[in-house]
Amino acid sequence: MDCVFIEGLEVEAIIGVLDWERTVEQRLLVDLDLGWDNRRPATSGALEDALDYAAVAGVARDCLREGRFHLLETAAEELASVLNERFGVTYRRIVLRKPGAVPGTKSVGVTIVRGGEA
Ligand SMILES: Nc1nc2c(c(=O)[nH]1)N=C([C@H](O)[C@@H](O)CO)CN2
Repeated sequence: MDCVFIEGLEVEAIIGVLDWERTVEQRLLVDLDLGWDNRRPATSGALEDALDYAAVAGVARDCLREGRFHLLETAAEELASVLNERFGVTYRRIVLRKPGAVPGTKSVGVTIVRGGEA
């Protein structure tokens, strides 16, 4: 299966379950692997046939900022739904990292995989 990917998208968002986390934006790092048949855009050379990673990055950022989610799990599920609705992507591997959330770690977070092959 072909994919279009985004690695290390930085998003500042309200995210977390603790009281202080509802008042201060924190940094999320987002990795996306999105199933897409890249043969058509390869042949046509047309961006319209491609999964535009710039457009995906914008939608992902808006989703995570506007959601003001409590759990990373909720954020990841909502992002998976939005990416399916907006771009018709079926296979979605989403990694959300919250750097520095737990002392002594580089980052913590969740991974979800939804859908089958493109
Ligand atoms: N599996 C999860 N565990 C925790 C989350 C989360 O979103 N998913 N969130 C928190 C707090 O918000 C954390 O960032 C600070 O302690 C704790 N555990």
